[in-house]
Parts: sequence; C-alpha cells; structure tokens
Amino acid sequence: MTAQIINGKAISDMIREEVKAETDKLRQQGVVPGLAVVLVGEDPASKVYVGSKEKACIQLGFYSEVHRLSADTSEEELLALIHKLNEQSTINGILVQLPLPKHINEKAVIDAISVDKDVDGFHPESVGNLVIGDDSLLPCTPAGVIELIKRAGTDIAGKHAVVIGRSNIVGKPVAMLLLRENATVTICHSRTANLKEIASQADILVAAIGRAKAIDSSYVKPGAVVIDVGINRLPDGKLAGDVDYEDCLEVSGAITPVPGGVGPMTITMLMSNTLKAAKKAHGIG
Ligand SMILES: Nc1nc(=O)c2c([nH]1)NC[C@@H]1CN(c3ccc(C(=O)N[C@@H](CCC(=O)O)C(=O)O)cc3)C=[N+]21
Repeated sequence: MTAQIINGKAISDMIREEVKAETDKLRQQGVVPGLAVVLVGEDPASKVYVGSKEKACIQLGFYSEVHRLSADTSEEELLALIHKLNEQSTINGILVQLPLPKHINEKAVIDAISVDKDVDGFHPESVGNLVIGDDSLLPCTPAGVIELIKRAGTDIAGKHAVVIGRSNIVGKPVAMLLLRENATVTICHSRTANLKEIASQADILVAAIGRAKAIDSSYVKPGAVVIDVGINRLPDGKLAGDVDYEDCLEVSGAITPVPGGVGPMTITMLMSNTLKAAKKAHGIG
C-alpha cells in the first residue's frame, strides 16, 4: 500500500480561487478586504513568510500594508501602531509576525489587537470562542489542518485523533477543532509516557513537535491519515517536517509532504479570515 499524498499546494490554490471569486464580488459592492502585516526585526524566515503573505494579497486583490519595523522598536511604539490599525477602516485584519524580539511582551501585543481584526486567532477572546464553539476567526494553521483532512476525503467524526504538541498556536487549537468535528482526541507532548504506543492507535495523527523527522513509521497505524505541521531547516538547507515522510509513505493511508502540505494552507486561511472579517465589518452575510 502506498499513501495518498495530500497536496496542500493544490488544495490551497483551489481555496484561493474561491476566496478570489468572493473578493471580486465584494469589490462590486465597494468593499476591498485589507490586511496589515507587522514585522519587527530582521529574522530571515519571517521575512520570507511576510513576502508570501504580501504576494497572496496582491494575487487576490486585497489591500495590503506591510509595516517593517527595526529590531529595536519599543513595545510602546508597536502598541501605538496596533491601536492605529485597530481604528483604520481600510484594514480588516492585523497580523503581527511572531516571534517578536525578546524585549517585547508578546502577550501584551496579541491582547491589543481588536478581536474583530484578529485574523491569526491568537487573542484570548478568539481562543475562548473557539473552545465554546462560538463563531470566531480560527487560527490559520489549525484551520488549514482541518481543511486538508476534510478535502482529502476523510470523515473526522468518531475517529481517534492524536495530536503531538500542545502549543497555543498549533497543538491546543488543532485538538479543539478536531473535537468540534467529533473526533476522540488525545493530546501528547514532550512529557508523554508511551508516546509511540498512543500515536500508533491514531486514525488521524497530527505532528506539531518542532523536531525534524521525529515521527517514523513505527508511530503510525497502517492506513492512518498523517498531517505534518513541522517546518524544520536541515543543515543542508532543505526543509523537513516533523514526520519522516519517506519512512511513513508506505504505512500511511494519506500523508502531507513538507514543503507543499500544511504551509501553503496557513497563508490561504489567513486570506480567508481577512475576507471573513471584511464581510463582517460591512455587515455582509
Ligand atoms: N503571527 C504569526 N502568524 C503566523 O501564521 C506565523 C507566524 N506569526 N510566524 C511564523 C509562522 C510560520 N508560518 C508559515 C506560513 C507559511 C508557510 C509556507 O507557505 N510554507 C511553504 C513553503 C516553505 C518554504 O519554502 O520556506 C510550504 O510548507 O510548502 C510556512 C510557515 C506562519 N507563521
């Protein structure tokens, strides 16, 4: 048996077409979704991601602003910018690229973003809405994971989903979304005893550990859907996920590659969130 390869790039392109079609319709009503991306400092990976987000905005016909601030920007200056963007009617979504330089309190910055413009879904009120099942902007990577599982043709309800990782930006929200889709969810982490034993019971296995190729075929139940959220830069410059893709290809039922899996979905869901926020701001369905 060889796994179905879940093509995140192709699925992401399809969703972008849908977002573009809706954006074109909105423009006829005089509404243009607007996204502000804020980058503090010179992290090379962050610069690449911010470039991709800007490109996506142009491709979809969004209004976009990129604020590139120097690494020594103070927390007060950054908060002042966020307050300005909160008030700016041309902006529907605000994304502050993480991680921030150490002298800035990330929590204070996230808390300052207006919930209506929280297209990252990181604000405590957005997180609370996610947990209780109220309508909210969903965090992009977790929403992308669910979309990939569904569009790969997998029914989530009743399945045992095992999430490896408990971060606020991926592990916890992915687990909550899977629960909302009626999976039976187990969250594992660095202190989990018997990780392999638990992982190999999963019908759906989501790896968000942050360690290259940590999950090999011995962690995977035959036929399982394997979603790899990891993006690790190897010494040779290549990208690798948290899953040993080659090793798991045969045993999995379906699997996402890195690159070309979850990564492209993250930016697409950001665009989708910005569109949703724009519609809400203008009282459109
Ligand atoms: N406030 C905030 N929100 C984020 O959503 C956020 C962030 N900060 N900080 C950094 C991480 C990382 N992230 C990625 C987005 C796209 C790809 C992506 O498109 N990856 C492609 C190409 C990767 C490459 O070639 O470098 C792929 O996996 O195929 C990856 C990673 C968003 N992040």
